[in-house]
Amino acid sequence: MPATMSTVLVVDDEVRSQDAMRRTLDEDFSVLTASGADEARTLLEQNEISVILCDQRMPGLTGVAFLKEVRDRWPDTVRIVISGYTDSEDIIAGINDAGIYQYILKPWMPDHLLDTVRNAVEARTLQSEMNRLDLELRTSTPVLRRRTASKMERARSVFDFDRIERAPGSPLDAVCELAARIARYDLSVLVLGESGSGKELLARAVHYASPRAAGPFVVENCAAIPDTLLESELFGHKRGSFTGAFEDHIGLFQRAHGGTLFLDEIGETSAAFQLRLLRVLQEGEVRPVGSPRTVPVDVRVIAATHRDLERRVLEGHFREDLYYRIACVTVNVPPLRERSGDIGPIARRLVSEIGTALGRPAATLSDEALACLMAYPWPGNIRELRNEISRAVALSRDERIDATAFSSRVLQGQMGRTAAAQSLALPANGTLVERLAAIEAMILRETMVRNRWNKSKAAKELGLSRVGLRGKMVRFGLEG
Ligand SMILES: Nc1ncnc2c1ncn2[C@@H]1O[C@H](COP(=O)(O)OP(=O)(O)OP(=O)(O)O)[C@@H](O)[C@H]1O
Repeated sequence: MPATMSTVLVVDDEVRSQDAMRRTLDEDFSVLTASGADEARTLLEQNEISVILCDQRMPGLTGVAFLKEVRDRWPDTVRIVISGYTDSEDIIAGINDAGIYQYILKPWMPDHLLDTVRNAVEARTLQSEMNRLDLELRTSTPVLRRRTASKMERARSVFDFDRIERAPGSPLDAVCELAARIARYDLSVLVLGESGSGKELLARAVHYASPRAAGPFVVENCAAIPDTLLESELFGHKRGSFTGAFEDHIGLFQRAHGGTLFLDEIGETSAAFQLRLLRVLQEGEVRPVGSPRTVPVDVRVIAATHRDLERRVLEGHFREDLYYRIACVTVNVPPLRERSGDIGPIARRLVSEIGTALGRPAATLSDEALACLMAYPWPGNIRELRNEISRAVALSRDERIDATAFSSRVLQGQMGRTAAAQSLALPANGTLVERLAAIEAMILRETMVRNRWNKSKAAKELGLSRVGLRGKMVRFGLEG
């Protein structure tokens, strides 16, 4: 076996399935097997595992629940779940929450399994390649440096602002342009926006466009855990510093050293925590809970919140000095309902991404399905859109996804809004050209929805030729 072979861990309680997978994979990969979560944890601790293939049905724990744990403890391991269920809610949620790379349906085909694992290893290699290139860049000769820099650029483009799907003329263009401009300066960034609107995605793009791209990008949701745990999570703790602290724990600040720490829902933190965080940011060092010593850390902080943080400062709920520390630059991600022209391109990307993850043939959205998505206000933003599309892709038997695949909430919300003839919200920011483009996209969309996507009728109403209308629809992402 060549020393460079990537290691794949198969977790399945059936020995026959383990053997079948091993036979399929062991020419290309070094394969380890485990019969359950405990054995898998031990192997993950002892080996550098590139990909984990986990059966959904395991005694005492579902595959998705275990892969959520793997994501937290071994985030670099690419996670694939294998299951007999096509439409299990757990698996759909898993694709979103456990960051599952792909879902393989039983009975699996050896060629498909092998291709999936090869692609997964490639995705992982790309990330480490980027880290290696960055090191090379810092140490090589000018000629080599130029060659390496162009390879690095190609690798970086995988994570860049183009991953933030949007229609031409979208209000997000201005947001991404500002974020890209400030990415290379080591300034703190505060990202404001409703839940699910894409704040983390934007923060990631900033990280990968910055000189810290080769360093880690570490995420913490400050609202998800109680205060005391949050301190130990971020700053670390010494063994025995509190009940249950059985061993030393390295905090996320230290893990993010040389990279970026994304602190989501910063507006939910307590006054005591805010003070500790302020000290860390001022002094550039952390003191793990229960430790007499401080550790220097070099971390760029990107914070995010769905709250109006300036107002929280005025009301005395958020420290003013911390606010100025974390908000050198403030970026606003508008909610999806204020950029409904983006729904088409985002929905198409999600259909393709989720279809691939579910091992489905390429699917498209029918005109009615798209109209229905565009007429719904999306209070949960892109996260809600993603869940809706996961559900529709899983339920659709056809390669064409129709509106009937959507939940009654979306169908009813759409009918209510269409009946009320949809009031149009004027875009609140951007240049005159951008705002006029956004208004044009809204008028176009509203006319198409009202005319049930009949292009001839809509073109007539708008005084356009059919070709002219089509051109505008393509421009605004209303048609693929
Ligand atoms: N413009 C976009 N194009 C494609 N996918 C997107 C876009 N914006 C967001 N997403 C996807 O939508 C989901 C939610 O986005 P994200 O986690 O960045 O939102 P958020 O604002 O950080 O949410 P929260 O504050 O609730 O954590 C993610 O799966 C993300 O990849």
